[in-house]
Amino acid sequence: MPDSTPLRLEVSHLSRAFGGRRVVDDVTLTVAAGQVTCLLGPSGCGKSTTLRIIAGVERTDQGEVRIDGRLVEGPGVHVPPEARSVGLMFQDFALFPHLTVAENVGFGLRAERARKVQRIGELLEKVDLSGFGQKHPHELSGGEQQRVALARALAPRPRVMLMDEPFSGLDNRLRDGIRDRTLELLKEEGAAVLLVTHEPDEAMRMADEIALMRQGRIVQKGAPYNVYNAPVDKAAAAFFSDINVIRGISRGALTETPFGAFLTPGHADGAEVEIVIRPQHLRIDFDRGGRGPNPTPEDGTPARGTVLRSRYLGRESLVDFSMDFEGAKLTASVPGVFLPKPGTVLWLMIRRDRCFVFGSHGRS
Ligand SMILES: Nc1ncnc2c1ncn2[C@@H]1O[C@H](COP(=O)(O)OP(=O)(O)OP(=O)(O)O)[C@@H](O)[C@H]1O
Repeated sequence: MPDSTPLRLEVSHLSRAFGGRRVVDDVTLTVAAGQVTCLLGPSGCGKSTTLRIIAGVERTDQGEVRIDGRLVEGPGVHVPPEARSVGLMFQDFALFPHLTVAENVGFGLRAERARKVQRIGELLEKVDLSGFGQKHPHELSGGEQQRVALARALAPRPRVMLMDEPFSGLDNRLRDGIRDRTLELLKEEGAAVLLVTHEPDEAMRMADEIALMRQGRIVQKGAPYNVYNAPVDKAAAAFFSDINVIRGISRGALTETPFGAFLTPGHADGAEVEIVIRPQHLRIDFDRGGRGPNPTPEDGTPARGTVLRSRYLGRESLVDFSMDFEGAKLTASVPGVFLPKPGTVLWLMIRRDRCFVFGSHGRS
């Protein structure tokens, strides 16, 4: 992000409690013009409340919100939602049923008639609904209604777009296309976008930056690549995919496991560590008359397992193993079709550059 890109949204140290429980706890984030930040986390972690405080429909107990440098929420300051220059889009986007599509899009527009008509036309074209202006919402499909809601939210050229699970009401087939088109349009309009979602795939697809939230706090922030490939703790790793966990005791910055030794610097002698590995980073190899493949520095020592079951998921196959050691159960994924029969003996190896090491309390 170039330094000259203006910060449209600045949120600092927001906190909010309900009935003595902090549901938003010291949340700080910024979003620049044309940037999409996804607030990602499980249900109930405080994402929507954060968004509602920024929108101005909920008050904060502590902290500040600035839009284009202007303080809109803070100690003694509460600018009403309609004066904040924010566009809102929620899952239940509720178009006005008695208004036409064009009237819906123009609803929040304060401009003289000719400019208004021009802007409505421009937006309907951008959401591929030219010619739909005189229809009513009930004549439109769910995807079309969603695009009208997007056009309506963007019509007054908000500085900040706040979106709360805006695609979750759409069926799977429509969703990817609409997400991509929405993203293009938001970038064209140059708004700063804060999008709330509980779906990691959606965040990976949409975000320039992901802010991972848990129990009211942002636990990790970064580009999707970094959040996926350098999770801050075991729970952060597990939020994006299934994980396998192998436990061991660190001694002299090394932890011995049935897969060979792992470097575990920074962990005290005798400390329990957890080695976390995503299913796609387990390498499967064949049995060679009771022997596995030779150890390598990249993949360590192979460990033997027996297939419990295998499933084909379309893009990949998932294979569950019962390992020879400690009754461990591991899951490996393989691109394409790989469906070994239950009872087949295979060997697994762990890519050393793709595993994460955490203390047994879950943090590195
Ligand atoms: N007005 C309120 N009064 C009391 N509790 C509230 C209020 N609003 C939210 N909460 C509680 O705060 C917590 C966080 O809710 P919030 O809606 O922000 O979470 P979320 O991460 O957006 O979850 P979801 O994805 O399920 O909407 C929840 O436990 C919720 O019950």
